Amino acid sequence: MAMLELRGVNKAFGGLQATTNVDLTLNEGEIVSIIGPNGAGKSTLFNLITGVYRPDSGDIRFEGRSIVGLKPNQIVDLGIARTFQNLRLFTNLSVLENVLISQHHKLRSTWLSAVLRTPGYRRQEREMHERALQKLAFFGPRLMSFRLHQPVYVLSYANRRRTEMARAMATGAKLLLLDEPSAGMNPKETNEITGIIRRMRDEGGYTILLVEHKMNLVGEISDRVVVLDYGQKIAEGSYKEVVNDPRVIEAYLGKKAAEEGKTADLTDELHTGFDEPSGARGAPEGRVTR
Ligand SMILES: Nc1ncnc2c1ncn2[C@@H]1O[C@H](COP(=O)(O)OP(=O)(O)OP(=O)(O)O)[C@@H](O)[C@H]1O
Repeated sequence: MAMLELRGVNKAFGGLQATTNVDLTLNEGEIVSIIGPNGAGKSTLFNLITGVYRPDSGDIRFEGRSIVGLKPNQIVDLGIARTFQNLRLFTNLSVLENVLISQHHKLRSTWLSAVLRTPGYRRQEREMHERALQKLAFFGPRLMSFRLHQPVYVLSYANRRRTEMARAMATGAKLLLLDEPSAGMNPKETNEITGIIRRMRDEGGYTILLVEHKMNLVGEISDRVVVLDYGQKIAEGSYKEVVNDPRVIEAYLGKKAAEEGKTADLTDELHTGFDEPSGARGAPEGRVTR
């Protein structure tokens, strides 16, 4: 049975069809990347899976059960956690506190047991603390050193991203949705985060769906790559298959490039295509529903 399954998922905003009939399957232990030019619907898909948006039609199943209509916190409870393109951390709290807070939904206590600090309450606190450190340890001294107790507002952008990933892991999730995990990272840091994502799967046992613009990261770790364009899935396969797919080349580089048979490895050019400002291409015919 697939861990996550999307069938015919549609979502429109006013007259704009943000996702059209999207099918997606994710098996346990896979790392799958979603790529596509700006405005292709990648973040919308994450928002649909995590219950921020409800699909207009279609079904989303997690471990065999439909999660359509569940609230985001209920979806976290089932085992799906995410990071955000624009980070959502409590900047006045420390790295450790941010990761501890993400486990609060699991705390089984009453107001009285918290005030009295009963043995049961303290045991749960200890377990949460251990789990937080275990997840933060994936990032090594970047977060585990003196940084553990630093408020998030003093951290670099890259360290904030790492903290968000540790926070998602600590929720107790089995499936992690990572939205541009390497954004704001230099090539050395990107290389490092690529290795960490692989370890999250291999050692942490997580299944991972990621949206990413850096093609070297996508090529390096993806078992499968799904390409969206104007809300539709236009290709799916290995990294090599999709970057050589004429529909993908056309989506990024235009019809001319596709006709010229530019089917070599497009890593650099694809990356350039991603740097277009959001919405730069305008809406194609057929996407606007009214
Ligand atoms: N809440 C919203 N209200 C109206 N339109 C939206 C909303 N969210 C997304 N859209 C539109 O839906 C389309 C898909 O947006 P989405 O953010 O999912 O794309 P994306 O692939 O994540 O883009 P990027 O790579 O720039 O982050 C865009 O045209 C966007 O403007």
